[in-house]
Order: sequence, then structure tokens, then C-alpha cells
Amino acid sequence: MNVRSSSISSSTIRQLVLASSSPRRQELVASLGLSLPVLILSSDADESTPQNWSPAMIVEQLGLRKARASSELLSSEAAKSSLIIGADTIVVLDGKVLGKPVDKNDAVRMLTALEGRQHEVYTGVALIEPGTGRELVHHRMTLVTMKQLGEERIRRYVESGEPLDKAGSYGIQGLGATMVERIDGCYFNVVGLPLSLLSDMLDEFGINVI
Ligand SMILES: Cc1cn([C@H]2C[C@H](O)[C@@H](COP(=O)(O)OP(=O)(O)OP(=O)(O)O)O2)c(=O)[nH]c1=O
Repeated sequence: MNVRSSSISSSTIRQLVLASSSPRRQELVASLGLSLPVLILSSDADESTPQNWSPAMIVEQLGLRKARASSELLSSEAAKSSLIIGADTIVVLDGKVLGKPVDKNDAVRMLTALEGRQHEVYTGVALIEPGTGRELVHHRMTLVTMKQLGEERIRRYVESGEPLDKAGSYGIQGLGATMVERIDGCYFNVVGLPLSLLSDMLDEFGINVI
């Protein structure tokens, strides 16, 4: 049975805006079953970052940038009644950031580096409420250990096309699940939106998921 149990105690927020083109993030927000409408509004936020930023800083600041950039696309009337969500995910191996691969060879390179090792996945989540100017940003980190894969398996996986739009060149929610030995931390953080953290953050704006 599908029971709607979210309650909205804030009177001014009438819609959520998800500042993301990621189908995974869209599905994850939809899975919360909120009674508020969710508008998808991605923008072309600048994703370049200074060399000296920590992984946590990168994902938090990029989440904020994405949310702010989408807020600028709204009319001032719509912005006033919206809560905007931005998020960013990176994979970190030996302190080096792995974003999305530029091509198949890059994906092979990343997976060859990741196999048989433990790495970190960081996702930053930013909520902004243009009506009040309030901004809230946090991140989560999940440790992921990959099996030894071997060259053939890596090549076959890359040929599946799954890695090409994903940080670190894998999707734990897809065929990539078969390459993961263990994780420590939030699974949804790896997929691109930590639902436990997001629900706590929504709570701060008076939006109760459960
Ligand atoms: C590690 C990992 C990443 N990913 C995805 C989540 C993100 O979509 C992507 C990281 O790139 P991001 O730049 O965080 O997001 P995006 O460009 O896909 O979408 P947008 O900026 O519009 O919100 O990698 C998975 O889907 N599964 C995984 O296991």
C-alpha cells in the first residue's frame, strides 16, 4: 500500500527544484514521495575548482553553485516559493579526484586504478531558499572497496557504456554492483544523493519526509 506520510510545516515553500540533469538524482528525489511538486531545472554551473580545495569543499561548493545557478533561472516569484537542491559527487583515490571519464580509454584508466583498492566517494548536498536567502550545505563520504577485475572485465564493462556519465567510471546501482566487494557508509551517497542526509536537511526547512 502506498501511504503518503510527509508533512509540510513551512508555509512558504511550495515546490522543490532539483538543480540536476542526473536521472539517478531525479529518481532518488521521487522515491521520497514528497507531497510537494518537484521541478527539474539543471543549469550549466562552472565545475572548475582550485587545486587546493579538499574533496569535501569541492562537492559542497559545486552543490551550492548548481543550486544557485538554477535559482537564477527562476522568475523572482517562483524563486520566492521554492527550495532548491544541488548536489555533486566525486570519487577520490589516494587523494586524487576522479570525476566523469572523458572517453572510454579514460574510463579504463580509472577502473584499472580503482580495482582491488578502497576509495572514497563524496557527495555534497546544498539546499537554498531564495525567499529567505538561507543556504544549507553538507556532505557525506562512503568508502567503497572494488574487487580485482582484470583487463578483460574492465574492457567489457566500459563497452557496456555504463561508466561514461559517472564519477569514477562506475555505477554501483547498475552492472558496477558486481565489481564492488564492500562499502562502508551510505549507499545512496555513492549513487549521487545521500537520502538520509537529504531528509535531515529538508527537515531543517520544515519539510518532513516521514
Ligand atoms: C560513483 C557513482 C557515481 N554516479 C553518478 C552520480 C552523478 O550523476 C555522477 C557524478 O557527476 P556529477 O557532476 O555529480 O552529476 P551529473 O553531472 O551527473 O548531474 P548534475 O550535475 O546535473 O546534478 O556520477 C552513479 O550514478 N553511480 C555511482 O556509483
